[in-house]
Amino acid sequence: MSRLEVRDLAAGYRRRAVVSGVSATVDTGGWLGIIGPNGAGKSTLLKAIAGLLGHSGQVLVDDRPLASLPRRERARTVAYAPQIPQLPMGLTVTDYVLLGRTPHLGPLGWEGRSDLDVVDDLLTRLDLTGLAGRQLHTLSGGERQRAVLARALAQRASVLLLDEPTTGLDIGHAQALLDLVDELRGELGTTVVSTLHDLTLAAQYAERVLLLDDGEVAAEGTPGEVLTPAALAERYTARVTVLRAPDGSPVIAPIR
Ligand SMILES: Nc1ncnc2c1ncn2[C@@H]1O[C@H](COP(=O)(O)OP(=O)(O)OP(=O)(O)O)[C@@H](O)[C@H]1O
Repeated sequence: MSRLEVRDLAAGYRRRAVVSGVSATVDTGGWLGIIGPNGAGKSTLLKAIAGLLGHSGQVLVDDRPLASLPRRERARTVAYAPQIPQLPMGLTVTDYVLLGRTPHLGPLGWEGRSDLDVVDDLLTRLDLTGLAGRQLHTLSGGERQRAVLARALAQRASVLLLDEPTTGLDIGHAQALLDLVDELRGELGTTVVSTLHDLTLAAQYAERVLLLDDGEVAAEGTPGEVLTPAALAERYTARVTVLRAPDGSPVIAPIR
């Protein structure tokens, strides 16, 4: 079980409020996509949920305040992949992804066969096997992004917070990543909250979307309910038409 509940959350920087009055619930195995224009507060909201930014209001996992959990348990409960990660120097891809297993290691800190299997599986599924021995700083932008996501997924936390996970990924790698996250929901009941700029991908993978505008919830619902041309014109100042994919999900197409 890993039901995430955010109650009346407000957060910001140096007394400047950026997000306020945000409430949302994501059931176990659910996927909430946070969308909104640049500067709306999406990353700020995700950092606050992750417990990395001071905030008021509550973040509960299965009715327990996340902030009250001991550090190790918190790391097994929530994993966060930032939009702009700080990468440690001098690590190979394998060693970096293995860091994600830290909350699961025994008292001596040795990784076991199961930890190595989790890492191997992620390297394969994110097309990183051929790069496993490479130093992080030698990777391309998209390769580095996949390594960062692999580390977060290796944590096998019950709640996964992903900030723009497809940034820098080509369409094939973006789909492979989102498919993998979707499979983890099915296999492990992982609860997912992700920001996504690509509204079509958001509509295809997230069951519900929360549209943030100027730090407040402008709309919340299924992608079909929220992603209307009128709402996108109002909130993004964008000219778009909404088509339908074969599965009926909205395809957001820009028009000149
Ligand atoms: N560390 C910081 N210190 C001060 N202000 C910040 C900081 N980080 C973000 N902000 C400001 O907070 C507001 C929200 O930023 P945030 O990164 O949460 O937006 P976002 O919706 O994720 O934007 P984008 O789509 O451009 O990634 C912006 O006005 C931004 O300039």
